[in-house]
Amino acid sequence: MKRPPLARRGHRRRGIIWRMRVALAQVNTTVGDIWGNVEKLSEALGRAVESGADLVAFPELALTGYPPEDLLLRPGFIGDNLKALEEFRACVPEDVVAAVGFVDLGLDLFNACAVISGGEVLDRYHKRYLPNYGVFDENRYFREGTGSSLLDLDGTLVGVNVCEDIWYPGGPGREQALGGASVLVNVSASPYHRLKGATRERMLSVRASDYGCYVVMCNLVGGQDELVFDGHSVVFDPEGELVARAKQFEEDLLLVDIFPEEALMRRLHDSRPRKEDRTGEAPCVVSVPVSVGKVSPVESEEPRREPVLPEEGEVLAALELGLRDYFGKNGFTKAVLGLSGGVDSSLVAAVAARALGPENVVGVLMPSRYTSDLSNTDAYALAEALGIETKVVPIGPAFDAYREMLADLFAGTEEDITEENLQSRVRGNIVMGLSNKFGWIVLSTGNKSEMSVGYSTLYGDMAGGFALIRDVPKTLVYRICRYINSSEGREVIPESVLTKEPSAELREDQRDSDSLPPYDVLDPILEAYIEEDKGIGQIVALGFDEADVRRVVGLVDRAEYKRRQAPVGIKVTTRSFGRDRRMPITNRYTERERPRLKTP
Ligand SMILES: Nc1ncnc2c1ncn2[C@@H]1O[C@H](COP(=O)(O)OP(=O)(O)OC[C@H]2O[C@@H]([n+]3cccc(C(=O)O)c3)[C@H](O)[C@@H]2O)[C@@H](O)[C@H]1O
Ligand SMILES: Nc1ncnc2c1ncn2[C@@H]1O[C@H](COP(=O)(O)OP(=O)(O)OP(=O)(O)O)[C@@H](O)[C@H]1O
Ligand SMILES: NC(=O)CC[C@H](N)C(=O)O
Repeated sequence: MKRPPLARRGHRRRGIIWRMRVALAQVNTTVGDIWGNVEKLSEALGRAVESGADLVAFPELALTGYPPEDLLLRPGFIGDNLKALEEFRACVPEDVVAAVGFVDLGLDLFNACAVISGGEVLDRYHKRYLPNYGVFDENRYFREGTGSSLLDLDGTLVGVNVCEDIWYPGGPGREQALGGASVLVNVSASPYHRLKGATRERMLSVRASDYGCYVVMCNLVGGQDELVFDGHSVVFDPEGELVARAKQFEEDLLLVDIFPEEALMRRLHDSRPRKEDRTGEAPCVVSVPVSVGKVSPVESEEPRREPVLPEEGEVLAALELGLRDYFGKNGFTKAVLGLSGGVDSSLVAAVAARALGPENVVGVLMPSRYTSDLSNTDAYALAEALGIETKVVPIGPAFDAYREMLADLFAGTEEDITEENLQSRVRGNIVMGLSNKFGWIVLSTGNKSEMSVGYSTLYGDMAGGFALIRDVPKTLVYRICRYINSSEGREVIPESVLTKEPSAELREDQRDSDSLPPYDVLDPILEAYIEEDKGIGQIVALGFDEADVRRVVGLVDRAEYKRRQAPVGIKVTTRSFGRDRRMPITNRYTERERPRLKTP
């Protein structure tokens, strides 16, 4: 039988127990809004203190927001963040310890965590493992820290470290655990991609059970350009069992009572750490001159464990939060998009209505001679279900005018993709016109499958301010639409949108499948090539047709120039385009037979 988590066992077993009340202040900070962030942190601190917290953890770089990128090259920015630390320090009362991320300046710049109590900064921990892969660029700005410390809170040792530090089994957490830590506090800014929360939980559980101590991970929440931080802060006990979990994709203040003595119990019963090599640097002990913890009869509440959303729900929540924060943090209120009656614009409209409120979303129907009646019916049905406003601007007159204007120049040529793209560009112009006139931001609707193979028109359907689903593969677009319908218990996205064959409707009887393999073939090839960097041979070995694979790979490589011009959108896969995948545009690499070299 599975044993109940330690915190609960301790709670039931003992009348008198030493407990530490930990608060995980999962706040939504804004990059650069240093003073707004401090206000938010002190407000959360106040609530934590009122709730009897002994130790309050905030996210990584909570004062500056994460990632501050090249703002870190400005002395004024660093100085303001240090001034903000001074302000915040003064808010921390005597019987509480706060761990808050900030930028420290000494002989160099450090990604740091301040440990504060009674108005004093007692320790400044410098992050040791600076991530410099994927979306991270921390070596560009920071020097890695050396050494670590342990806070002595009434005899209980607590180690503080920062995000990436805990991802390494041999990192500072190990040093701190071997030095006797009962609790590790990790302040994080760990961005979301699909199912990342589960990966993170597995890793933290292993750290807690291997180190034999509590692991408290407080993560950032909120959207920052293409990144979404999912919150999902957690506490694991020394057996690696989940004690508590905060909300995903929302601000939260998670209060958890932990029982440091359980770490000692674990250490007495698990002799593995005794065999560990301790020749590394021992953490220095910083005593905290405050009395924390309660020795009175425990009145602990059952720790809160928020449920985890299913994959489609998670991605939907990430899109909503990312869009809402992009709008809120950049001062937009209203969005406009072309509503075609297709699945992509339907999903974008549905997410926008949920994130911004239906009154802040305008759908523009821009029919052409190729637009079917069903497309118009579907677009209206969707708009009605969402409660969003619609406008109609037929594109025929502008398209005809363009053709007439170009007639002499195009004389003697066949109609081709040029005319298709012109229609898309007329639509792009219309939505951008509405954007300029009314201050609405244009949501472009291309999904990851299209962005991958370049199946979209530059300055046409790629025009816009935010490409919400540019990292959502088409097959996942369908799954999320179905999830919305089933979770809302009604047909928000009309069934016919989900069952009809995808078409760009830029010429007679056009189907996406004329140009591309079916999406259930295309998407796994793209995932293997883009997310896993598999080669053509490896992808073919997965069971795909070689001609399909070669074609798709060629399209992906050739479309790099297009993606560089695409608006920003939200990362939801393990490898999004943009800062996460940096491919040369000028690129002649292809997998092929080794040529025979001429020998002299
Ligand atoms: N390496 C490079 N660096 C810089 N520029 C480069 C380039 N290679 C081509 N170009 C330029 O790019 C131009 C081609 O790009 P572009 O004008 O976008 O057009 P293009 O990629 O040729 O065509 C767009 C495709 O997307 C499809 N589409 C359009 C709209 C919506 C949908 C949908 O279903 O959602 C699909 C459409 O049916 C067509 O197959 C070339 O004329 C050339 O000027
Ligand atoms: N008739 C139309 N009215 C309004 N907008 C349109 C129309 N046709 C295309 N668009 C806009 O251009 C985008 C690209 O649409 P298109 O139909 O070419 O391809 P798609 O990728 O299948 O998108 P969707 O699934 O939304 O139709 C649409 O998402 C929409 O924003
Ligand atoms: N900010 C960080 O150090 C994040 C790195 C970490 N490995 C993550 O992806 O969550």
